[in-house]
Amino acid sequence: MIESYDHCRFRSTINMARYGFGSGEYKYFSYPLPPALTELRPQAYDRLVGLANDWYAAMGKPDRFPAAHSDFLKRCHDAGQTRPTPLILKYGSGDYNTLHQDIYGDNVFPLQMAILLSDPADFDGGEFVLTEQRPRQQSRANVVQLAQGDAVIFAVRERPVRGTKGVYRVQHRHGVSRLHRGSRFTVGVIFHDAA
Ligand SMILES: O=C(O)CCC(=O)C(=O)O
Ligand SMILES: [Fe+2]
Repeated sequence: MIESYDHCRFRSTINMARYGFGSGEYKYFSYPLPPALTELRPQAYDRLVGLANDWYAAMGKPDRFPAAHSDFLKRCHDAGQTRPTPLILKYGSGDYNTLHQDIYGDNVFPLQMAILLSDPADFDGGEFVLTEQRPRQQSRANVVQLAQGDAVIFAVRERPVRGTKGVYRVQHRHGVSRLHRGSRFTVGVIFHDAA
């Protein structure tokens, strides 16, 4: 998969510094996705769609997600979100990814996945950071330690948490802390497509 960085077909390459997204580079795959992602994306969706619908019910949102990823993608495409969002990211020494949310239109699947392709021995720093902000509170940062090949599944924008006074929404953002040495590659799997 790391080798695909230089050999695959991509729809666009983003220099993160140019857009103020941090430092490093990422590329969005074009359709058809590489075989591993063509398989993984709907399979992971199958495992997550129940939780996504439970979250929406708990947050009092009326929308529900269809059982099959192909039906959700059709919904995205009909709404003009036709461009594929799976991506591969490359960080070198000094690079980082500022805290953000991967929202590309009105259709947003509330969970996403990032997979560490590199061996953690090959870099220092470069930690996956997930912040959560409860209503009227400051943000709390979580660092997720990943082994090579591990995936982290996290909230794109918000998730429901049950408190003593009912359910409230926790806001999330994610990013990557600065690399101090080496190189780090990840694959990001976002389930909605982009406008
Ligand atoms: O490189 C990472 O660990 C995070 C990449 C990212 O922002 C994403 O997959 O959406
Ligand atoms: Fe992201």
